[in-house]
Amino acid sequence: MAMNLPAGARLIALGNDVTLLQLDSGSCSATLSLLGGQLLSFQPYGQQPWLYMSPQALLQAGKAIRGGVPVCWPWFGPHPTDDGAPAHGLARQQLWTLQAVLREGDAFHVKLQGPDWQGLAVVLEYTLSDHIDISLHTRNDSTQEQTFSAALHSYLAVGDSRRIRLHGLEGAVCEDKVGRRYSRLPAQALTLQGEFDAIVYSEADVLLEDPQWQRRLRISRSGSASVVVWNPWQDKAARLADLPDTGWQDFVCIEAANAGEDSRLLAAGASHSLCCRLSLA
Ligand SMILES: O=P(O)(O)OC[C@H]1O[C@H](O)[C@H](O)[C@@H](O)[C@@H]1O
Repeated sequence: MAMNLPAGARLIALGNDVTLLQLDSGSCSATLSLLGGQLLSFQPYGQQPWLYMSPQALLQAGKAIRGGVPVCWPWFGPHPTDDGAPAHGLARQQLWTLQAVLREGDAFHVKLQGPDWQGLAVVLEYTLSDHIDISLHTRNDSTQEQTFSAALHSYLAVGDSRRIRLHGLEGAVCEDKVGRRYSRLPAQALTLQGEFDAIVYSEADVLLEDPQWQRRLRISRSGSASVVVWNPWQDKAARLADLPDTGWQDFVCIEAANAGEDSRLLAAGASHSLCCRLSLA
């Protein structure tokens, strides 16, 4: 791949079709994988990492990478009609094409083109500086309207998932996938006390308060009226081969989404952008 890379950026071929883009601006470091087009790590110098990566993650074409920010597209969760199709769509298991890497001061801008699906085209844009911006652009190049769903499935690293508090989603309606019902989140900040898996219908910013690491991360979104909150807890984590048994204590997933009832219908020729910003609060 002949591409001029700016200072602080380099490509590392791991074999098995896996190529990583490593970025280091002097004030933060980040790694992106062309497999899945996904961010694997992000760390401003002197801070704890912002993203969790499972030490047992598989980096192998055709598999999803457990950690960072997997990109679920063009469907979130199981395929609506095809049981044999992979969970969370095709994008996270396939190779993306690197289109541009630019540097502006301490900020890197990266653009990747993903696999087409039934006439839907997908592009990802990242800005990595003292914060993370991710934009997932979907365009319907077909001649018919199409429905799709998506999520930017951030595994946010925390000191201890049993002690975190999530603010901003108080009282929101959610589709609770553990209890298999619709309900409302509590009127107070959300704490996790067991397996948690819900599509929460809200456009509000989420503030992740981590008392252990004394850090507050803000997750803000546009083009997204749903956010998925997930932690597998002990029993489910033990069933996930690519996650250590205690790995669930080290992250919470807060996913900017177009999921469930927030799936989107795109007219022929129309586009949609799902955007997420992670920043210190
Ligand atoms: O194991 P994966 O296919 O990566 O999915 C991991 C998790 O992703 C989302 O957060 C879903 O809401 C969960 O139901 C699912 O278990």
